[in-house]
Order: sequence, then structure tokens, then C-alpha cells
Amino acid sequence: MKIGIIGAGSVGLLFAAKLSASFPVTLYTKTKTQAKLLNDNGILLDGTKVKSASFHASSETIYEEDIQIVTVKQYQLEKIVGNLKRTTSRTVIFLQNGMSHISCMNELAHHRLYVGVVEHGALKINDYHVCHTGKGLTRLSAYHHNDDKNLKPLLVSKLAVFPFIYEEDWYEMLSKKLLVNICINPLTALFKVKNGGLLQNDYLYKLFETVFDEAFLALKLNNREFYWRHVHTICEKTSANTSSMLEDILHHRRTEVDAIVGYMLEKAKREGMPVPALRFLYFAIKGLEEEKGELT
Ligand SMILES: NC(=O)C1=CN([C@@H]2O[C@H](COP(=O)(O)OP(=O)(O)OC[C@H]3O[C@@H](n4cnc5c(N)ncnc54)[C@H](OP(=O)(O)O)[C@@H]3O)[C@@H](O)[C@H]2O)C=CC1
Ligand SMILES: CC(C)(CO)C(=O)C(=O)O
Repeated sequence: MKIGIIGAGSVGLLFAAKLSASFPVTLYTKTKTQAKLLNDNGILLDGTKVKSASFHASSETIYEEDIQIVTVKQYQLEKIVGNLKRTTSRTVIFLQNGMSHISCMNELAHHRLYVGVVEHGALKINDYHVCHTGKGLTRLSAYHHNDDKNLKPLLVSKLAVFPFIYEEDWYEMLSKKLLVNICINPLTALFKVKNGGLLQNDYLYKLFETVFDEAFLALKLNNREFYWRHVHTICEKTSANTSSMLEDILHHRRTEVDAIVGYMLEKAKREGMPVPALRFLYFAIKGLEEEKGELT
């Protein structure tokens, strides 16, 4: 079984490093320069060159392997989706944060589609060097087509140090992660605090809970206590983290606010549900993105 990984950023490089130990992997880069660097040097994982079964990098967009794992950011998906529309049926796994990628998956109904949640931490050091900053697992769930012979080798592969877990309900799986990201990311980016800051400051804690309640209602989930405990626990466990949204703001990069809060605003609008705290957070983060650190 051959695996294609589309996007050679933090997650793409980590997945290529880990999966190429057991499977033939093609890593699709955005530029020819990065493909050449990867083919010349291989992948460095935490400073050590990875021993690959068969690894190749390419900037072509042929995507001919049995499984394609898409690791670009949500706002970079349009081109990839366009390319995937033209390829014949294969197994395609989307690993983006947030939930707005679901709408573009409806354009790819001829593929066997999966969504995933990455609970690892990955940090790209340069075009061929990645650090595995947090050891976790990857959850996968069928968007449609749950009887897929291509996926089985991945799920049962003996990648004990890089496990995959199958989840029955994709909506519940993505909603759980979305709730975590919507409660933690925008507030930490706005107030420039580590994740734990939301638990230590009584006023930020009130905002944290307000955001949770609006998002929980808009997602139309049951069992508030279960989800609240989940979000709380992740915030405690990652209390020393700088959230990815705060990192993006500090480095003057585009954030994933559209995929996270933007998705929720659209959903609430369709349901006719007022979500004032989420609206405020959305525009606050868009405003910070535009500021680029300069005094105006
Ligand atoms: N990093 C992490 O620890 C985690 C990340 N995630 C999620 O995974 C997703 C990916 O994150 P991450 O890897 O950090 O993001 P990165 O920005 O590091 O990686 C995305 C990569 O895709 C490349 N790319 C963009 N467009 C194309 C294209 N058309 N063809 C090929 N490559 C392309 C980008 O190039 P360029 O930069 O030049 O645009 C970049 O190298 C996000 O949704 C994120 O939220 C989830 C959990 C953990
Ligand atoms: C879980 C959390 C909030 C950890 O920082 C995260 O996923 C992120 O920063 O994007």
C-alpha cells in the first residue's frame, strides 16, 4: 500500500517521517526547491536522519498513491481539492483543525473520505527537519465509506510509537476537538496568555466558560458536563502550551480562525442562534491578523 502526503509542513513532515518506516511514501511539497532538499537530504526527525522503506518527495500534483493524507492548512485546501477532483477514486484523509473543510469534502464524493484529529505536536524546523514536540495519537473516522481495505493496514500497522485509532462518529470526534480549539485558541491569542492562563485568571475563566456554552449550543451536542470536562482537562494538560493561534499571531501569520470560529458563526447563523461572544472573538482575531504588530 502506497501513501501520499500532501503538504510538507510540520504535520506532513512528521507523518512522512513516521509512516515511511513502514510504507512507501511520496511527500507532495508546494515548491520544487523543497522537494529537491528532501530528496537530497531525506527527512531529519529530531535531528536524526529517518531510515525509510521508500521515500520520495515531489512537487507534481499527480496523487497516484492508494491513500492520500492531506496536511495543508484549511485555507490552503482549495487547490488540493481542485486537484483531487480530477483524480480517480482513492482513500483521502483530511487532518485539518476546525470543521470548515467538511464543506469542500462534499465536492469529492467519488473518493473514500476520512477525517482525522492529530493529537501529536509537530514543529517544522526547516524544509527537511521536523521535531516531534508532543507524543500523542491520530484519530480517524469515516466521513462516508467505512468499509475500506486501504485504511486497514494503517490502523493495524505496528506503529506502536505512532498509533492510529478508529472512531465511529466523525461529527462527535471533530466537535470535541473544535470545542477545545474554540475555547482555548482565540482567547489565548487575544489576551496573549499560555493555555493555563485561562484557568488561573477568574475573569478569563468566565470568558472561557461563556465561549464554551455558546459553541456547545451551536453544535447541538448532548451532555454538557462531558464536553466541559473534556475541554477543561485539555486546557489543564496543555497549561504550559502557547496555543497555535497565539503562535500564529506572534509570528504575524494567518491564523485558522475561519476554520474554527468562522465555521461556528456560519453554523449558528443557519440555526438562527445568537452567538455574540463568538462574533466578538472572530472579529478580534481577524483584527489582530491585520495589525501585523505595527502601531496604526
Ligand atoms: N503542527 C501541529 O502540531 C498540529 C497541527 N494540526 C493541524 O494540521 C494542519 C497542518 O498544520 P501544520 O503542519 O502545522 O501547518 P504547516 O503550515 O506547517 O504545513 C502546511 C504545509 O502545506 C504546504 N502547502 C500549502 N499549499 C500547498 C499545496 N498546494 N501543495 C503542497 N503543499 C502545500 C505549506 O507550504 P507554505 O507554508 O509554503 O504555504 C506548508 O508547508 C492544520 O490544520 C493544523 O491545525 C493539528 C494538530 C497538531
Ligand atoms: C489543544 C491546543 C489548544 C493545545 O495548545 C491546540 O490544539 C492548539 O494550540 O491548536
